[in-house]
Amino acid sequence: QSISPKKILIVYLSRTNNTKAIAEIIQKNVGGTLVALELEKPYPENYQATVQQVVKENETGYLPPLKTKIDSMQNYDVVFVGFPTWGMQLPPPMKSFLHQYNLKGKTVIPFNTNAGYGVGSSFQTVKELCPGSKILEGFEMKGGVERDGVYFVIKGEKAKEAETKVKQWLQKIELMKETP
Ligand SMILES: Cc1cc2nc3c(=O)[nH]c(=O)nc-3n(C[C@H](O)[C@H](O)[C@H](O)COP(=O)(O)O)c2cc1C
Repeated sequence: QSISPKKILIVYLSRTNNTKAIAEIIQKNVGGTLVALELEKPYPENYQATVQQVVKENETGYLPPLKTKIDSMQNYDVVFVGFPTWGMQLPPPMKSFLHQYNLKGKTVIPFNTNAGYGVGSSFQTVKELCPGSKILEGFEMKGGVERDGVYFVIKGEKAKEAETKVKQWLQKIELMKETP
């Protein structure tokens, strides 16, 4: 594929850096601009407090305001969106992002890490929030299990495994910079 890296945006939400590690592997292989989603008001440090806050936000449909601003969204043709699974759903900050920016006409590609329970409804919600976009097959793998005190795991052998899996996926969706 010959998509200019200038036209690729990689936006990710990450609390304990697992999804960030996947975002970095993607950038290494396809290029593009890497952007971390940050909130005006960050979630609590405490895991249980965060879980509770997210449950409430999901119930009420609250969209937390983003500190991150994307300049010139019109310049991007491909937008990777990365996030952990939270409460088996798309995390509220990514809902905010997809509500705030119109990705109509662009290719949108989700990627995810989770505690082993999968993506839940998150990929489906990305589809629903990007009605005018072309959505490609997403990527998911097991990351941390914050509930059990397991934080960043995409290092050592697991980082190699992640790199192999991400590359296979990028080839499958035909986004690798060059096919080997
Ligand atoms: C508030 C919250 C809710 C979570 N809910 C789920 C869940 O429903 N299912 C799951 O598999 N993992 C869940 N997790 C675990 C994360 O998805 C997992 O640790 C992921 O790798 C974290 O990514 P990060 O390091 O990029 O933040 C949750 C984590 C947090 C902080």
